[in-house]
Amino acid sequence: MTEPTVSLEALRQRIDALDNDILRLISERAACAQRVAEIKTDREPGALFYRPEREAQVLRRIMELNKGPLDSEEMARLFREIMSACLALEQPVKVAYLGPEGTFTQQAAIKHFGESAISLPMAAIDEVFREVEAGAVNYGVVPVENSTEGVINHTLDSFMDSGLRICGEVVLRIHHHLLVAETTRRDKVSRIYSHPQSFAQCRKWLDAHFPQAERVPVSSNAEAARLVKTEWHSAAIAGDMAAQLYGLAKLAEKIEDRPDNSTRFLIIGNQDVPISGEDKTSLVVAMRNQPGALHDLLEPFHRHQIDMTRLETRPSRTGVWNYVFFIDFKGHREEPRVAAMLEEVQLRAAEVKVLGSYPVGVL
Ligand SMILES: C=C(O[C@@H]1C=C(C(=O)O)C=C[C@H]1O)C(=O)O
Repeated sequence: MTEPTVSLEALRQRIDALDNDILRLISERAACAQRVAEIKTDREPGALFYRPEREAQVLRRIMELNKGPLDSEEMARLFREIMSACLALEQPVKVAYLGPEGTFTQQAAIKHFGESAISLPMAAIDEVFREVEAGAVNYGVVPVENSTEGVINHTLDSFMDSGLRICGEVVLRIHHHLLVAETTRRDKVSRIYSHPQSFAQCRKWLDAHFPQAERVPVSSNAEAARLVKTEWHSAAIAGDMAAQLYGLAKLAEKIEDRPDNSTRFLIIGNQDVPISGEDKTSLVVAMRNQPGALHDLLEPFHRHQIDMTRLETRPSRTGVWNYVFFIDFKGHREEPRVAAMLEEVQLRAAEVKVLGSYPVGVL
């Protein structure tokens, strides 16, 4: 009986000693980050300290080096928070996101920038763009596509009128839950609130389990959660953040029809991000309405062996050009192969706007 007690004691002493080391090392790291910030300010007063490409490299390196027992994503999340805290020491990043509080977009903002960033909810996607354009915040976070429901047109359209650049991307696994106020019974639920996208992502589950309940679309799933807080016959479809924020109970967990349901968010800002080593580029291209236009546009991608990850068509809003294409591909605009391809596309298209080259989402 005494053996395990002794070794437990010894292990706790070892953990205390390790914590001392971790504490000292994190403090040393923070002091280094402070020095980096001083050098940046000396070089350029008012410089932005946040470097998306450097942060992506730090996280990728940690994931490569990690040997367990913690899995690499978990380890990267810990380092994400250390970097976030180091950066906040000098200049907390201010981020506007599509609100209200408790939305998946807020969750994406925290996943990307860490808990030490200051995040501010906006009522609409164009407001997020406007806040960044006005310089009231450093970055914005907006959803751009969902694996089940497809593209979020409003975000694409906002880019057409904006001079902002894409500085990063973050992909979030979306888990929806059926949430109710503490006292609500399952058999009393006659109405379900959610955002139309979330209804679409849970359609089959709802048809099977709540075919009779009225489905009421609202502006966000956080708003849905807020509404059911005081309604004993209603439920909301929303995520963990909204459940926590409003203290709701889960009647059913992970009710999304597809287990791999995920949403991609873009980080928008004013920065041209240098090469990180694993990057993506986004473009808007306007083509004249003539036979073979799409083929002409795609041919240089094929010839330079550039991996296109997304192609969306939107009606042009200016009326001058008939088609507008949104294209994502792997590579950075400063890589020679990509630069050569872009030059050719520029010759063939009526207009090309590079929305940004940015690190592929790490977490
Ligand atoms: C320390 C730096 O500045 C910031 C903080 C970082 C960090 O804590 O590792 C990384 C990139 C920047 O966002 C840097 O540029 O190296």
